[in-house]
Amino acid sequence: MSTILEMTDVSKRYRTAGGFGRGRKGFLAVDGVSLHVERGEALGLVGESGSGKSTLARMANGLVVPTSGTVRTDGQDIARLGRRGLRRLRRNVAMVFQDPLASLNPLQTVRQTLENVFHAHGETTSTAELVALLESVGLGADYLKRYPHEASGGQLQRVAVARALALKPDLIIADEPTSALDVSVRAQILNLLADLQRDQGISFLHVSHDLAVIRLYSDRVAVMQRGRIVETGSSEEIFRSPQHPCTRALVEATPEAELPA
Ligand SMILES: Nc1ncnc2c1ncn2[C@@H]1O[C@H](COP(=O)(O)OP(=O)(O)OP(=O)(O)O)[C@@H](O)[C@H]1O
Repeated sequence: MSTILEMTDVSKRYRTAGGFGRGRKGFLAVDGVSLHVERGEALGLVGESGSGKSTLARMANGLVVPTSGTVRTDGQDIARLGRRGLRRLRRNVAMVFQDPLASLNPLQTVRQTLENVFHAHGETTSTAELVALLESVGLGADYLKRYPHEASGGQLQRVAVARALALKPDLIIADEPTSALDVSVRAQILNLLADLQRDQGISFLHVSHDLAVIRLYSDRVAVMQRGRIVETGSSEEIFRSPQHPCTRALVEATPEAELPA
């Protein structure tokens, strides 16, 4: 296996003034974190609200610039990438966000949304390719002409996943991809992501505050608390013998029915 994402001693200090815990030096949202994701692996990042998960995930694809530390994708330091390198990064590392309605342009049809991804990278596409893309996320060709308000939350999240898949990324960063969805469709989206990992060999960094979701879906789990990773292990280990009090609290907060037998 080769390493697709490697973050070494990465920190992020937000320079905002005022507010609890925010002194003149700003607020340290991520504090010296190191993690790696191997090719074909799904790493789950779990932790309470405000622990720095989204900040860390956004540093992994250059949306947030670290205050210190190094982020490498496929062995390349993203701080040293030129314009072409950054383009390649955007192709290789795609994101799926929490709220599909907010992440899709309400004035564009699904066809336009998908075509834009290709055009942004100087590529053309065909209807057959777009239909195949939709089919890979379980949607029919008729969705091409729909606007976001003409689809359900689960269907829109499938469109967002199709958009992420368009350029055949090596890594998808999914930041709470199911928390805005009805419970009934959450499992469908998680199964879709698991299928993509298995069938297409895509790596995932999957962020969630919900350990039950992470467990269903990740090979390894990293637990964050107050900007630091306090425990890592296989999903199995984390559930069977959580070591850190924060991990134990997360396991205890997981409903019995969702724990492994
Ligand atoms: N742009 C920003 N400017 C200032 N502070 C920020 C910014 N973004 C996040 N923060 C703060 O950094 C901390 C970590 O936020 P982050 O969103 O990374 O955590 P999280 O674990 O993803 O939380 P949640 O699960 O609630 O989304 C929080 O205290 C948050 O208020």
